[in-house]
Amino acid sequence: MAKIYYDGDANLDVLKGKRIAIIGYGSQGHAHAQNLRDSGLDVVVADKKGTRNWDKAVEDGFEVKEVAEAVKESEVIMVLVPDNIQPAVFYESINDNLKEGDMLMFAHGFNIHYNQIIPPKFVDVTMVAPKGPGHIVRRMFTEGIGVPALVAVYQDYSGKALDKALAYAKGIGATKAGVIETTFKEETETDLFGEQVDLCGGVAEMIKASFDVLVEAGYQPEIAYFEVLHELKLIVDLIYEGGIYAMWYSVSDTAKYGGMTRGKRIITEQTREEMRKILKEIQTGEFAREWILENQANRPVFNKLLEMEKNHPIEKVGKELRKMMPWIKGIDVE
Ligand SMILES: NC(=O)C1=CN([C@@H]2O[C@H](COP(=O)(O)OP(=O)(O)OC[C@H]3O[C@@H](n4cnc5c(N)ncnc54)[C@H](OP(=O)(O)O)[C@@H]3O)[C@@H](O)[C@H]2O)C=CC1
Ligand SMILES: CC(=O)[C@](C)(O)C(=O)O
Repeated sequence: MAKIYYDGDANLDVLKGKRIAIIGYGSQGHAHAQNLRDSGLDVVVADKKGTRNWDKAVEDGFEVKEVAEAVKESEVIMVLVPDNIQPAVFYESINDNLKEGDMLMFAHGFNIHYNQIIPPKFVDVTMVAPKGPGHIVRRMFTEGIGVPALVAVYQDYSGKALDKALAYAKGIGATKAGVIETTFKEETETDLFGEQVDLCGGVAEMIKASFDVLVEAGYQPEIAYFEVLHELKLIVDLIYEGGIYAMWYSVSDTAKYGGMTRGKRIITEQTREEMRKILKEIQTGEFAREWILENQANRPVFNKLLEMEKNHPIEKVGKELRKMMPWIKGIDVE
């Protein structure tokens, strides 16, 4: 059984009086900064001067500084700029400003695990990786609940790295839901696998493919949207709350029989084989190399694919239908 930490296992006092620098006020950054502040901790935010997120952090009442300044005056430094930018920001503005005994933190292990960042020996290096998008990390905190997270210690200079990381996890609300101890390797490889195969890649392709097949066959796009996207959320809620069996329990026997027999024709042995291949590419560093090179080439594939996602017909019909359901809380994507 995995070791799981809850509120009672973490002590916020460990971080009292220590300034925490949140580097990057994006999806995770805004959530960590706001949750830590609401937990009574001392937070300074750093971002790129003159950008929208810098202004947003100022509007949200934070002291906002250039990265080097924030690092100099803090003892805990959480790196929440995008993974591909982290090495440049680290070597330009963080590395030379770290002091003995500081704690350098990450929310994802990519750059440490694939050796893009090699931290000095005189700091603690830890990770608190929420298992949820930043906007939900903030939303759930304000609702008095939390998103689970993973904690890992890569380097324990002070001998207290785990306690400090757990205090941080408590500060963002994660110990309410449970924080599992892991390694940078395990977090990086499973996180990449999950987002490629299941959470983001697999689900997005499944939704678009089933939408396309219905629309190609002449069915109305609005009906296809409700069937394959809107209702998916309601089904996933049942799975989230009670497991897959609770979903089977709730749906009709016709859905049970059709789903249990036809679902296996969608996820076939060939699909599982592809999943194993994708995992191998992650384990061998092949995916990491591809993503690093893609960034060096200014993201030709990334930008094209994202544009295609934005223009997929399901986005247009979804936008219209969601207007009729104002109770659906959305995030601003413009
Ligand atoms: N998104 C998520 O929910 C999750 C993310 N993570 C991890 O959290 C980390 C942060 O990711 P995420 O929150 O998605 O990142 P975002 O892209 O949402 O935000 C990054 C922030 O960093 C700022 N930034 C970019 N370049 C610089 C720079 N040179 N100096 C200072 N600030 C800069 C960006 O500003 P601007 O936009 O103005 O360029 C933006 O405010 C990553 O390690 C990621 O893997 C982990 C779990 C979930
Ligand atoms: C939200 C999350 O945990 C992801 C999908 O892994 C990520 O955004 O990196």
